[in-house]
Amino acid sequence: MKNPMRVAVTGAAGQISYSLLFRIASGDMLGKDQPVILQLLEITPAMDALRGVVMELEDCAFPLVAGITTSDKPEVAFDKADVALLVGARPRGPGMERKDLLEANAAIFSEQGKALNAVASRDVKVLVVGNPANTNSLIAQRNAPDLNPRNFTAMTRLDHNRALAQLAGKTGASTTDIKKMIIWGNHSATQYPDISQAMVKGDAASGLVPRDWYESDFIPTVQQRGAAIIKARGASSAASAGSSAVDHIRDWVMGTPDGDWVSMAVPSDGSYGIEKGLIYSFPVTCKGGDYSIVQGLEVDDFSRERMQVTEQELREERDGVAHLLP
Ligand SMILES: NC(=O)C1=CN([C@@H]2O[C@H](COP(=O)(O)OP(=O)(O)OC[C@H]3O[C@@H](n4cnc5c(N)ncnc54)[C@H](O)[C@@H]3O)[C@@H](O)[C@H]2O)C=CC1
Ligand SMILES: O=C([O-])CC(=O)C(=O)O
Repeated sequence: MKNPMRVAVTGAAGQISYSLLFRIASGDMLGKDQPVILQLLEITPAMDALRGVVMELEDCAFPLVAGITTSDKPEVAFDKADVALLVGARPRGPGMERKDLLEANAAIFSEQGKALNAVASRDVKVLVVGNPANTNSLIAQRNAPDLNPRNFTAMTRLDHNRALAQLAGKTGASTTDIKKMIIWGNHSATQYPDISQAMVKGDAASGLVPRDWYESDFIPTVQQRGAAIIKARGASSAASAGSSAVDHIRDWVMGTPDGDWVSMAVPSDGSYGIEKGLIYSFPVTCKGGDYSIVQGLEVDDFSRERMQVTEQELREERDGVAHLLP
């Protein structure tokens, strides 16, 4: 039996966690042979609700759950954490952009970055889900100077999966037939879902769909999918977000398949001319618990322009929270 891994989850009594925790506990994220200790963080007024979630986790009798702790203190929840899923933050409502949440949510991530710095495993893998995810991840990273900055990431896997689903629907393929999808940039309406490298059953996707559909339907649909779900459901996407968080961590820890890649928002190393340090979504491959940005892709003028628009938005978000970036 493997030693248990410690998985910290914030916002553990919220919507996303209500799906995510059960997927982690069943082994979907770290493997069916990997025991987990769940270390759950909530704000004080939500501790009762969290107690209810823990009762349900217990009632599932998941064989892989080696322990569950709850706390309203980040230094307790992050203690020796191997994986930290930072989900807890206010969601947006109708008519809001995700960056409208920056003021409400940014302080959470500076506090949690400091706590991770103090008590988490030195190899902790951090995924920020709470919006605006990229900039919140930057805030946490900059407040954790003793941790490897590369270990701070943000979630664009939901956008990646949404793009796979749209292209699969249009081409009559299944999502597993599609390789090499890319989401560039911010998890926001400026993100650039790019099919220029994508293959459907071995054929270039760009040759299978009309250019007009790609530019006027596919790109805006993926960019606006979060808002469409809020409009339809009256609440932001939760189960699909939880599922994509499982995908993000699973692939980071266990690796991506040969011949394919995934999208992760990671600290830019200057690849593709994107300003170093911004938490920007790139195509990445994962191996041995580490990720690498895919190099050498050709970028045409159409793509370059869109990659720069979303980069500029991330710069503006960063500059707006300069007071939280030591
Ligand atoms: N990156 C992505 O693709 C996606 C991100 N999101 C974002 O995820 C976040 C959470 O969404 P939901 O679960 O639907 O919201 P929710 O409101 O149902 O749950 C959030 C939970 O976080 C808790 N919380 C607030 N401040 C906290 C703190 N300082 N420490 C610990 N817990 C705290 C709240 O008490 C609440 O239980 C939102 O910001 C949402 O916009 C949602 C979907 C996709
Ligand atoms: O749209 C929202 O506010 C929630 C979210 O991030 C998404 O569904 O992609």
